[in-house]
Amino acid sequence: MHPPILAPSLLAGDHAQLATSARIVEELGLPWLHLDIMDGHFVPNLSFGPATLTALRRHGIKAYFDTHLMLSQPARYIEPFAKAGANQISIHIEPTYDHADTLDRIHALGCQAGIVLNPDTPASAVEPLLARVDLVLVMTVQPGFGGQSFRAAMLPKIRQLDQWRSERALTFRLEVDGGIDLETARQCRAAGADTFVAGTSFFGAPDKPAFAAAFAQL
Ligand SMILES: O=C(CO)[C@@H](O)[C@H](O)COP(=O)(O)O
Repeated sequence: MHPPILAPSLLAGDHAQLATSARIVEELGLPWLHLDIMDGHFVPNLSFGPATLTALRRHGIKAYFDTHLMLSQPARYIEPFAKAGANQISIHIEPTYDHADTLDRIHALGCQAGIVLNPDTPASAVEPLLARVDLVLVMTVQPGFGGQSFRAAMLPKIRQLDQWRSERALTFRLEVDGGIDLETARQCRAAGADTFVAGTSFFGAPDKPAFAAAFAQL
């Protein structure tokens, strides 16, 4: 089982001071930063673009950029995000495009590659791609907005993906995102998840070192 990783979501940070929010994460010694990229079409919201990643790098942010593309046409944007400093690029399974080729292109650009499932998408949709990815991201809310409630109905999907991972001796990380706090993270960890995106709960935590330390014990 992979050791747990807490990936704070910058979406819940201060959008006028994103580098300052990212620095809070780095100063806690947390290596990952989760970046939600929204196009107002695949999801009904807008967020960051490649220029945001470039600016964060220019401001000295060295975190592992865990970049979640919520885009109708992700294949068009992987190169700009790779050039802007993404370390991992995760693409959704739901839109119609060549998923396998796009995952291979993400690797060819020197990034790790992830595949993402919306709550209504079954685990079987990504099964043929599991050997190609470094990460599977199970959305535990409908993507688009922070601050929603965790959907416990996603736990069987996490268990299924974890089971396929061990049966096939695969090593992808299993990430969860949406409504994650210490309690819901514990439930996801028991189901097999190892990577935890936390927006509202992280940036709202009054004692962030204690919050991060609790996740490290999952
Ligand atoms: O992808 C998304 C939203 O679409 C998430 O990464 C949210 O940013 C998580 O926020 P919280 O549920 O933790 O507030």
